[in-house]
Amino acid sequence: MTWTVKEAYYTLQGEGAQTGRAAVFLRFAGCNLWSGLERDRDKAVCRFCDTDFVGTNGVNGGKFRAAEDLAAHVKAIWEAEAGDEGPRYVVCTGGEPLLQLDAPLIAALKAEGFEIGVETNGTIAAPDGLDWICVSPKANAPLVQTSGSELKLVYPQDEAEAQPERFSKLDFSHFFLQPKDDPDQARNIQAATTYCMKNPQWRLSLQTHKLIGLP
Ligand SMILES: C[S@@+](CC[C@H](N)C(=O)[O-])C[C@H]1O[C@@H](n2cnc3c(N)ncnc32)[C@H](O)[C@@H]1O
Ligand SMILES: Nc1nc2[nH]cc(C(=O)O)c2c(=O)[nH]1
Ligand code: SF4
Ligand SMILES: [Mg+2]
Repeated sequence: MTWTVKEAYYTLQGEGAQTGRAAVFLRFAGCNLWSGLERDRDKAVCRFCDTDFVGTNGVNGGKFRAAEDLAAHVKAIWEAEAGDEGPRYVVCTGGEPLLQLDAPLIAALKAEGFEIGVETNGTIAAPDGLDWICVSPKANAPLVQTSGSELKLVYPQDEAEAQPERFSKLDFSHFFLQPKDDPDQARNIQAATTYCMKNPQWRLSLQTHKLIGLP
């Protein structure tokens, strides 16, 4: 297995129940719901993506042929900013991280002392050994991973199958609506706010890193 990493950097988790927690974001290249090329966006399954996950040209990006090498890379990024302080936390994202995050890499990250979080679209079953699973379902994509720590739904999505009611009985500890960042963002925030106030099981997840200029 070769792991293809778009970028990796130290920041604060901006979304969901772990908002504000320091973490290394490990962004894998590639996704199963969009090529990542703008010319393909209109015909992709997932069309609202806010992320460039193509290639290896981001900060600390590259190809890694050994799990231990990638784990050492993540550890070096942590230690450059936080030294020996912990708890060490890595958030695996992308792109779709579950295309690449496997048992050897999980073991190697754990051996470096990391808690491991993942941000996934839920179309691929999560491997064992993860400490935090955030599932963000997408309309027109199969939902395979139906349990986890938090379900974070980008809102609104027009399709009937992507309404919050479809997910509210699933086996998650936290339920979030995250306003879609697009040209209608102000309206999307209002709609998500209204929904959460009418349906208190759901909480609002703002993308706080974008508010304060963090990556
Ligand atoms: C870029 S995705 C990568 C992880 C995975 N592919 C997924 O979709 O969950 C990270 C998070 O950003 C969310 N997201 C993507 N585009 C967004 C947008 N335009 N507005 C709000 N959230 C967005 C996703 O739903 C997901 O929760
Ligand atoms: N700070 C920060 N928090 C995030 N939470 C989820 C993100 C993602 O793109 O997966 C993200 C991100 O890109 N940056
Ligand atoms: S599934 Fe995630 S990474 Fe893939 S296109 Fe959608 S938001 Fe972006
Ligand atoms: Mg992001």
